[in-house]
Amino acid sequence: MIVTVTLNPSVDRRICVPQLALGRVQRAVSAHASAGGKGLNVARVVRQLGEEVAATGFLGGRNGEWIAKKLEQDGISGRFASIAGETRSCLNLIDLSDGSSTEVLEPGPEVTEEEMAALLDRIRELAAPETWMIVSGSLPGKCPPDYCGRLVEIASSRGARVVLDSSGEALRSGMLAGPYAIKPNEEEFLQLTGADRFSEERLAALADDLRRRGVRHTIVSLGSEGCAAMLGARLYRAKPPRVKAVNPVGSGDAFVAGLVVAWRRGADDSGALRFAAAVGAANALSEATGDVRQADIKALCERVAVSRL
Ligand SMILES: Nc1ncnc2c1ncn2[C@@H]1O[C@H](COP(=O)(O)OP(=O)(O)O)[C@@H](O)[C@H]1O
Ligand SMILES: O=P(O)(O)OC[C@H]1O[C@](O)(COP(=O)(O)O)[C@@H](O)[C@@H]1O
Repeated sequence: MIVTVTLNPSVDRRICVPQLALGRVQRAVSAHASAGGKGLNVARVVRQLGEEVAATGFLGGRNGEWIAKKLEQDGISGRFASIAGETRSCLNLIDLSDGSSTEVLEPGPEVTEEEMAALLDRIRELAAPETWMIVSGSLPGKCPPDYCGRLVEIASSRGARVVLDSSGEALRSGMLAGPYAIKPNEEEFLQLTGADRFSEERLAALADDLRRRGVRHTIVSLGSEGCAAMLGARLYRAKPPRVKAVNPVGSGDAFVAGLVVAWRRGADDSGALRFAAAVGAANALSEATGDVRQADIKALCERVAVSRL
């Protein structure tokens, strides 16, 4: 089973304006809402790729109810811990003049000790040797960063293969608990290593260190450049064809969904990276966040260049 963990879900609002002008009143051309926060984007793409998926995390208030309904419509099984606080919403402003996207991410609600304990119980129920557990996104409100580490540790100790896609202290704490794989993007990788630019040498050094702590694979996504990955001790690059992005938000989530689905189906290293890079690029081609079309994936897959370095 594939399970996604979204500690800080969000009602993602996507608003298109003809040309973004800060400090001015402007009228939107279109507005949409989707069930977001990284893990829920992953869950939706996993479902679109034809696999069963369960979603867990914290959910509360009106936004939480709205998200639960959306997930049900999309055939995603909700296994959330309820919270008293209100689930956040996040804004993605798309400037139609140049296609750029500006995101404003709310911090998210406070969660209590009892609510945190209830979610760890859910993780215990869901984590098993046949489980692929994807832990994505930020921590809500004042949730302590080491919570992510505790969660990864519980899931891993029950035999689940945990794939971690987070940032800042949550990534650091989760990473030290020895997940199966991590997938930072370039910015997160630079924060993690203190480097001022990406290099394969830095990636190899980080991955070697992490392998000693039990992290088998380290994959860095690099936007339109694709990704660099240390799968075990082997270094790869995968580069999708350049596409004209319509909305790149959620491409990292789509990439993770593709990677886990490919791994679960038994793909080899280059097959898994090829598929993940194509699914990430397919998301950038769709206006919706965390949304891919089979035809795009098929066409892109054939054009992803994978090399072993
Ligand atoms: N403009 C683009 N053209 C082609 N592929 C893209 C583009 N943007 C993203 N992708 C694909 O999506 C993956 C994840 O994108 P990235 O921007 O690195 O993630 P994140 O959303 O986490 O920042 C990339 O590895 C790549 O395969
Ligand atoms: O949990 P975080 O890190 O605050 O991120 C939340 C936001 O990230 C997104 O999932 C997009 O993430 P990516 O573009 O990195 O895949 C939005 O949909 C969401 O609102």
